[in-house]
Amino acid sequence: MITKIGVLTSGGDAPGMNAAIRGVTRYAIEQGLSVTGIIRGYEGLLSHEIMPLDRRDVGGIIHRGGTMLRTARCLEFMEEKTQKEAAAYIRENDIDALVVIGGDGSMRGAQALSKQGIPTIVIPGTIDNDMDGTEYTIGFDTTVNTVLQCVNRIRDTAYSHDRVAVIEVMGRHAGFIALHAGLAAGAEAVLVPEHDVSLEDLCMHLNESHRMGKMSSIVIVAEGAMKGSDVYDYIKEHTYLEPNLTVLGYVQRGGSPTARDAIMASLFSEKAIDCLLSGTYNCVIGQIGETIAATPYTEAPRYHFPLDENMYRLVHQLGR
Ligand SMILES: Nc1ncnc2c1ncn2[C@@H]1O[C@H](COP(=O)(O)OP(=O)(O)O)[C@@H](O)[C@H]1O
Ligand SMILES: O=P(O)(O)OC[C@H]1O[C@](O)(COP(=O)(O)O)[C@@H](O)[C@@H]1O
Ligand SMILES: [Mg+2]
Repeated sequence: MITKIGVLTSGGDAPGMNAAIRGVTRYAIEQGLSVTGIIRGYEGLLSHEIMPLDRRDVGGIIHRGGTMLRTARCLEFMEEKTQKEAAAYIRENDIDALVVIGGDGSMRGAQALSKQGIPTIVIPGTIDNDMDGTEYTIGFDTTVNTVLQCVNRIRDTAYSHDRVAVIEVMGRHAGFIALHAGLAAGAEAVLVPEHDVSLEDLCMHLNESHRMGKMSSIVIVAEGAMKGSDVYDYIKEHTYLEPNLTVLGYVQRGGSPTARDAIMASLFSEKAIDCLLSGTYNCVIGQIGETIAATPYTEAPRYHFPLDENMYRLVHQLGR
């Protein structure tokens, strides 16, 4: 029977992680469990940094970006020896199950711990929206809205100076941020890692728009597709258009969560604790269609939600 849970955040921070820490803590306490927070993700399990969490400890954080528990990318945790040490520490502290709030890498870490006999459950938290077992990850909506606001500002200058604004956004392996922000901002083109990038085609597209009377354009580049600076250089060398470059960087990852992210964080938290209490674990919580589901790690790849090809086509059709 589960009486005490641990909770940690891992990988890149994402807006809404705090709302999930609050949701997990308060809902678990409501159900009669006690809660331990682990600091700095898997690293905290190795450096033994933990703290008890009660209702008041998670007060005043629902609207804050980042994560009050801190986070880390812990390379040591890839080794089985380290995973065994972490599992032993969890047992020593009478933690019966662990809630991991993080992205795809953190889910692999949780799966590794479950192989060491620790019941784990994952709440998807990453701005990248690139996890199996869910159509939505906490933080994505906030980031898309932040990028949109930035692009709208950059557009003013692009328009006023008749320039091509090249904007590099995050997404090493996935183009969701670029695609969604691109469609929302009315970009002329998006470059994503899921599609081969032809800068020649991009320039043809921009030249054609220019011939049709467009004096300025927006090109959004996911960092995993290509470096924004390479796109800038190519446009400068191969067209008569005048590009400018903005690399958005970490402004995309911080900030207060949107209503959607704070709501999803709370709903995912409730589902995670309900699952643990009913003996369902080693699962990733996720939104699949209209439902909030718990999918075993081993089955999560069957619920892989790729980039929406229709949206990708539409960006380019509308951006002429
Ligand atoms: N294959 C793996 N086995 C064990 N732990 C992993 C594995 N992949 C990632 N992790 C752990 O999860 C952490 C976060 O993963 P990362 O990919 O950086 O971020 P995210 O979870 O946000 O995608 C890593 O630093 C590591 O500690
Ligand atoms: O914080 P770092 O180490 O610079 O990592 C940058 C990466 O983290 C992200 O912001 C989020 O990715 P994860 O959620 O997988 O950690 C990516 O979009 C970006 O490529
Ligand atoms: Mg990731």
